Amino acid sequence: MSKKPLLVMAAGGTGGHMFPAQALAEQMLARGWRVKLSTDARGARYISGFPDAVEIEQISSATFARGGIAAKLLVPFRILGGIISAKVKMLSDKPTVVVGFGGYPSIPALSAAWILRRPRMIHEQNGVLGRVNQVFAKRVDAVACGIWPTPMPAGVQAFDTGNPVRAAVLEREGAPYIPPGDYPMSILVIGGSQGARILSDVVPGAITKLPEDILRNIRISHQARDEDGHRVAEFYSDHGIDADVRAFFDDIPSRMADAQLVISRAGASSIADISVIGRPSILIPYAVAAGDHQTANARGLVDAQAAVLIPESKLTIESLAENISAILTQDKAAVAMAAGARTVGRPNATGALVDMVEQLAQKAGHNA
Ligand SMILES: CC(=O)N[C@H]1[C@@H](OP(=O)(O)OP(=O)(O)OC[C@H]2O[C@@H](n3ccc(=O)[nH]c3=O)[C@H](O)[C@@H]2O)O[C@H](CO)[C@@H](O)[C@@H]1O
Repeated sequence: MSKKPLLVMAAGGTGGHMFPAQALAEQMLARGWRVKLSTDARGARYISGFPDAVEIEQISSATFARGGIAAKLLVPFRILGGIISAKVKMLSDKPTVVVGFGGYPSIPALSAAWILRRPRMIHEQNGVLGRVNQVFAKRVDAVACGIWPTPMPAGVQAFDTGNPVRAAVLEREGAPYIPPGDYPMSILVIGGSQGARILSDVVPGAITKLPEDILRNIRISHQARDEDGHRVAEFYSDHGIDADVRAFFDDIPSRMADAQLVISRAGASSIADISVIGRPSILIPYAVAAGDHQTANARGLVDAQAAVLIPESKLTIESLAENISAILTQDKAAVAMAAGARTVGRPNATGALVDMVEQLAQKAGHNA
């Protein structure tokens, strides 16, 4: 009996790196692969949705983005320690393929794979190559992109796979859209995997400015950061608005399918989910995201006239209320937006990524 091929995935930091890894794991297991995930403490918060068969390996976090000077000075040593321990593990595991999803937690596994010449690739979720992926783009066998085209360093050929979405999102692919009308309507408000303060500051006020006939029919699902949740819930309740406020919804796919409108940051997986399920959206890209990548991520939906983009600098209670009201009072236009979103959706992204992994394995002489 031949040994199962082994995929090692390296992802962590934010949900944005973890959800595409989860989607890939789901399908690689179904293809008979063993799957290991190397992640940090922040990534570990998102492993509950991963299939049980995925073997989890927690590595110590290392990032220059947070912490004091002392912590930052330690980062190179932590990374070096991580690379050495990844190399030791890789010498015995001999992974068939290693895939990095970007961010600092992908450095140890990708570096070890590079040193040991194991087949390796990266997946970039955003329309701008992240810092870690920039370093590895020339040191891997293949580069997959979630947004197309994403500018690459000279000499790097990339492949357009799209951004993988989880199985629970695929189950709602093309779920019928109920246009806005004189009946209960839902608005879903999401700020990426960690919530966004600006949405808690502006959305509730904008909702109260909606015309009375919309207001009496509206139900809000609002993801707010832990520290903002109480005031947001209290505001909605003081204004008699039916709202469910939580730090994280585990059932986003069904809430999104039920929504007449999604108000969201433009993180890669949020955009991918909105596109595959197909819902009208108002997008507020995170202004300080590296290389303004959230604006690049939003481009596809905006070009398909499926989304309205409001830059943070233009976001006011009034501008948001106007845009919400315009979408919820024009049912035909809302239906066209939902259909436009679907044209951008990439339900086969995970399959394309799986094919890349298996081609890499075959090229390296492993008959997966
Ligand atoms: C602030 C920041 O730097 N964000 C980055 C982070 O995204 P971030 O981690 O914020 O998240 P994404 O938007 O990529 O993905 C969020 C995922 O969480 C889901 N969700 C959200 C809220 C909730 O309550 N429940 C739930 O399940 C969404 O449906 C989506 O699938 O990594 C992404 C991929 O590199 C980048 O594009 C983002 O710019």
